[in-house]
Amino acid sequence: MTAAAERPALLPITKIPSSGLPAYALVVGDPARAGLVAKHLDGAEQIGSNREYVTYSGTWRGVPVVVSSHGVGGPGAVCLFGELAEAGVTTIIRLGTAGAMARGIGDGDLIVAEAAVRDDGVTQQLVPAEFPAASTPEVVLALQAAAREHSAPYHRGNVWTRAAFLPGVLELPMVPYQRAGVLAIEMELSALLVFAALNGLRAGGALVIDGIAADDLVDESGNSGYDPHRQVVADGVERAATVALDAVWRLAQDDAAAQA
Ligand SMILES: O=P(O)(O)O[C@H]1O[C@H](CO)[C@@H](O)[C@H]1O
Ligand SMILES: O=c1cc[nH]c(=O)[nH]1
Repeated sequence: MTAAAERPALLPITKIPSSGLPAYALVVGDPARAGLVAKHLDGAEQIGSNREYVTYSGTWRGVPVVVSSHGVGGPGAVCLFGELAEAGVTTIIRLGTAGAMARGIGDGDLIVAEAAVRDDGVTQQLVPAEFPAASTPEVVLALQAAAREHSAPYHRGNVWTRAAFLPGVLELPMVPYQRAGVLAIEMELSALLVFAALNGLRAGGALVIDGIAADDLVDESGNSGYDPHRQVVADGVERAATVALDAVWRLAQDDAAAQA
């Protein structure tokens, strides 16, 4: 058994080891989804659990990967991203869920995010609001290639990251963003993309549609609004887990070739 003094210290928010983590991470909102993704890994073991942050490591097609949950909302998610980076992670892909905002996007479809609107409620305190929240191009292309390989229905484009899940008394700009072609809404991606840009990491997002977020589309199609607990969503998440892991594998192959 390793002596206590030799074991890496645990980081304070997520209780993951402070060093030696794999370079590649998938992050998800729901701790149960982290467990679901970990089931795909060889040699999976839980390496941290505190608050909403549950973390596993293992390998996918021989590539060491970490899978962590960040809970709901950008401010808490950034705490995870910071500790993952401190522990050695350099590429982070968010495997999340999102509500559709445009016609032609079905339940269980995948959104490969190119960029995100920064209404995350946290990055405005990190860098001026004009700073972009863009995915790393290699991550976008790796996700797209993996989605095609698995015949996963996918759409590539912009998403809206918004801190307020429930409505208040203010009218939020759903219609203008729909007119601008934004595909879907979720709550953490822009925080990841900005955090990654400020810290020299690569990042991107693969989001599974769990309902329709725009009222006009619900009325028009008769499809459901927010309804994440359906088989079509579970099937989409399963498919997206494989897509995201294979995107990691593709990035790892490219990284190894670049270093050879
Ligand atoms: O399913 P996850 O990854 O949590 O993503 C979405 O679901 C949660 C609630 O809607 C928010 O965290 C949102 O971003
Ligand atoms: O923020 C979110 C996340 C998933 N689905 C939605 O409709 N909204």
